[in-house]
Amino acid sequence: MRSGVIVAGGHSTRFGESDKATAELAGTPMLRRVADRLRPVVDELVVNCREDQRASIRDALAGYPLPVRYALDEEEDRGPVAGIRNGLADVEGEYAAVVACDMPFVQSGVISMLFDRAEGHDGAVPRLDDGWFQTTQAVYRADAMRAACERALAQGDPRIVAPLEDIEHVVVGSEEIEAVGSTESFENINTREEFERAAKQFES
Ligand SMILES: Nc1nc2c(ncn2[C@@H]2O[C@H](COP(=O)(O)OP(=O)(O)OP(=O)(O)O)[C@@H](O)[C@H]2O)c(=O)[nH]1
Ligand SMILES: [Mg+2]
Repeated sequence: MRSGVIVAGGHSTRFGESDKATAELAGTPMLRRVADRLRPVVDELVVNCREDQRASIRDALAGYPLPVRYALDEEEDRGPVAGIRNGLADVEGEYAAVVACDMPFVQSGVISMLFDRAEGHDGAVPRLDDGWFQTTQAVYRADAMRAACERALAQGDPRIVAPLEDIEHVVVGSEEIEAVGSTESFENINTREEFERAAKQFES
């Protein structure tokens, strides 16, 4: 079984008043777009968020055709590493695709390829030409990555790449991404301006 984890526990401060996770992007909540892109390639979905987000995220996922569970943050503002840990703690699959709620362009084909590449390893993590690891659009062996996140948090290391130093993962470059899709899959939305631009892309 393959699991999907959507990390959504941030406060969207660059976005403004509302929660970007459930903001309507060209008529569909952004998190729902991510969930819909995951649907063909996973068997279950775990959403990591805060308690106060749960009702609106549940509405956004109404009628979703796969089992959905909510992995709530006990402590807020511990960052994306805590979100990944909390989401992975609740999955049933050996491997899980972790995707941030603000990556509405995520491509099913990219996720499927990452699952294949992760097989036999602790994960498959994209690293694009800018040199950054895309830790919030990656596939992990759930137990190994959860434990690595735990250790990084216990050591007080908030870097998103800290847990990677502790797992045996495959690095997936842009050529491999482009063989099955495109690097547009990794675009993420932080501001209203980026959100409006993305809405136009979905409408066109
Ligand atoms: N559980 C949890 N997830 C987080 C936290 N901070 C960020 N995230 C998630 O990590 C992903 C990328 O984070 P950001 O783009 O910084 O999102 P954000 O923190 O909500 O937005 P900003 O306040 O503008 O930084 C998003 O899916 C967030 O929901 C956190 O403290 N806890
Ligand atoms: Mg943030």
